[in-house]
Amino acid sequence: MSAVGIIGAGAWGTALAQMVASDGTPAILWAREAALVEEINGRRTNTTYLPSVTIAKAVRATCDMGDLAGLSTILVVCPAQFMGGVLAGLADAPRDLVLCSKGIEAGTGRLMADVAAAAHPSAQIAVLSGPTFAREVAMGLPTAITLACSGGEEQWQRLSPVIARAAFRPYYSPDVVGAEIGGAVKNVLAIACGVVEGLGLGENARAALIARGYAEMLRFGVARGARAETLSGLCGLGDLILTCASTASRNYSLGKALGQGQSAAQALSGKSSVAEGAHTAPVLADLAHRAGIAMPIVDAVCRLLSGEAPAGAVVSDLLARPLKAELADRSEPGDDTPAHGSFA
Ligand SMILES: NC(=O)C1=CN([C@@H]2O[C@H](COP(=O)(O)OP(=O)(O)OC[C@H]3O[C@@H](n4cnc5c(N)ncnc54)[C@H](O)[C@@H]3O)[C@@H](O)[C@H]2O)C=CC1
Ligand SMILES: O=C(CO)COP(=O)(O)O
Repeated sequence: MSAVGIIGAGAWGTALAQMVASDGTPAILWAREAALVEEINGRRTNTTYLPSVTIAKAVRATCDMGDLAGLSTILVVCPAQFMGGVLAGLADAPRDLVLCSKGIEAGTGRLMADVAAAAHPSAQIAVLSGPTFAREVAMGLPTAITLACSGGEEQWQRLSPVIARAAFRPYYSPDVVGAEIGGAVKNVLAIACGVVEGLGLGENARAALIARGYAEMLRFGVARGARAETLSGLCGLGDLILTCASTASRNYSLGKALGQGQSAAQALSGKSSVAEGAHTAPVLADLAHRAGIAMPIVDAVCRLLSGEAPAGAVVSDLLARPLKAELADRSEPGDDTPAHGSFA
């Protein structure tokens, strides 16, 4: 069995290594923290990022990216803002780089596939994204996920056996942009849904936010070339449903703390884990404004994160917006994008 490389030993990288190793395939897990490498190889635990999981023997951790040289497939699982820097440390490009991070690069507005292609133009890019809490995957619970392949069906034929396991089921998509936008936008919307819980606004309000947030995801995604069907699948709506309803989501938990009156700095202080939505929200809002795409929920999350207004005021402003048609947002002030599909 050919070994698979995984870059990033946070919760998701560790869970993916565990998934890869679940049929005995060797998984080489690169971590930036030397102490974590020792812990994984010695005690078979990752108490910082994925506590209470016993890591399979077929997972070998390393601090040396040189150990990934010659591998055909590498999964990249560092936080989105570090993707460019981390990939610069990878000397040899593999045939397939599978991107598992969810976010948009601040400062440049690049999606992860663009970041990775710039770092390793010879690698073929795929995006693995969907409703996948790391702990459940590490426990071997049934999970389905989108595997979007820039190399189309040929890449899918090559990669799907490397990634599929009995309880881990990838579904093919040719739509890399759609898979990326679904994962990046849902993190921001999960913060908004957490705010609803933090403020005690009720289940109706949360359902409304999910549906209207999904309309924002569609508007932005379709304007950027994503297919609406991709966004209605695992990597869009599927992930939105998962992370907009559970404090197991770091983004949802951040939103809940904001709704309860904490500042973003307070809610994030001392945390070793990443809440990607906090980094994606400002760059996403900026991209949307420049393109004339209305994303009022994303804007509201930005105002909250920056401390511009307290949660109660942000929600009042959302509720005070002019009444409008549900099925087409062409009447949105500043939205001159064409309507795509009945919900857009
Ligand atoms: N945890 C989950 O359930 C899932 C996470 N993801 C995505 O996977 C990506 C990684 O998230 P997690 O594994 O959950 O991370 P985590 O929150 O468990 O751990 C933080 C990670 O950031 C790394 N890090 C911190 N500072 C760094 C630096 N300066 N340079 C490079 N790396 C640095 C740490 O080494 C660690 O790997 C994110 O984009 C997240 O959205 C996707 C699906 C599920
Ligand atoms: O992306 C995830 C599950 O699909 C994990 O969500 P959080 O990063 O909000 O914990």
